[in-house]
Amino acid sequence: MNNIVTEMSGAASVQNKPAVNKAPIFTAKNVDVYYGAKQALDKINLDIPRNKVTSLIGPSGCGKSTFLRCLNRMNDLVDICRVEGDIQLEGQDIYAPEVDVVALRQHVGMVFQKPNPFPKSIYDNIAYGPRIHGLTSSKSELDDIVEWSLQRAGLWKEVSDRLQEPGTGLSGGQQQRLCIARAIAVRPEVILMDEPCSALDPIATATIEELIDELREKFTIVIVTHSMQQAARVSQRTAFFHLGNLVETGATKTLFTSPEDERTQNYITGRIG
Ligand SMILES: Nc1ncnc2c1ncn2[C@@H]1O[C@H](COP(=O)(O)OP(=O)(O)OP(=O)(O)O)[C@@H](O)[C@H]1O
Repeated sequence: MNNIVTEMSGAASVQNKPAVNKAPIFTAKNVDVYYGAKQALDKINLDIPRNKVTSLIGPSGCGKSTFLRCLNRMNDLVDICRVEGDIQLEGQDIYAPEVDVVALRQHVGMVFQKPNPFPKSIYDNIAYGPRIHGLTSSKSELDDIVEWSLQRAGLWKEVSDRLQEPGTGLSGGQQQRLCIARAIAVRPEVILMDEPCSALDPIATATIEELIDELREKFTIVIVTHSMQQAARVSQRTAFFHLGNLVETGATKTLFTSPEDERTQNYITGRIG
């Protein structure tokens, strides 16, 4: 990986990725998170495998989003939030004081629950990140990134003839794909998705789920979802959280068919949550 301590070119990092690298992209060890005096996560140990989709599931308030937000230091934006323990991205401590958080968030992008396009044109929504990170040196390179990102997000055909129109004029599902295109435009290695389909109808949800499956060829995805069906459809690994604890993690199929812990069993059969 390019160094998150210094300036880097994300474009190279994806293209130069070795064909097979079995080491986890993220390792989290003994992660505790507090909001003021209240502890939200307790000694979380979780590896995130690369080029796979990992789902974080569990009842409301169990800490899924809190853990997700630890992975690109979004919790830094919450004054009362304190993160302890060790989280490494490609072997680098992302909480080390010398880490450039802007560079970290280029490597670890995020897609939110509600589509949140900038009040700008479709083109500028995508071009914004590459411009501020200095990833291109010419207009034609920027045009290529915009097209590549929209292609990968499965939106190009629908918007190629109206790139100068506002992103906010698209449908909800299209807006979410625009946000995914915006996230991948800066060539992150990891994309964090916090309930990306919860504001979408079933057809738009199915489109995003197909997209997630395609994206894992190039990116690692961590998704928080309330839907066990969605976790089963899109992810290869699943982690089950309960009351701030990571109860169980494993291959999605195994976790849903033969969970080891009674709390997981109760959750997947609808007895808790
Ligand atoms: N900004 C905040 N300030 C104070 N407490 C917070 C904050 N964000 C989350 N919490 C608390 O931390 C705990 C975990 O919340 P979190 O949002 O991570 O859970 P979650 O599993 O993602 O829930 P949900 O599925 O409802 O989104 C909850 O008790 C919540 O109230």
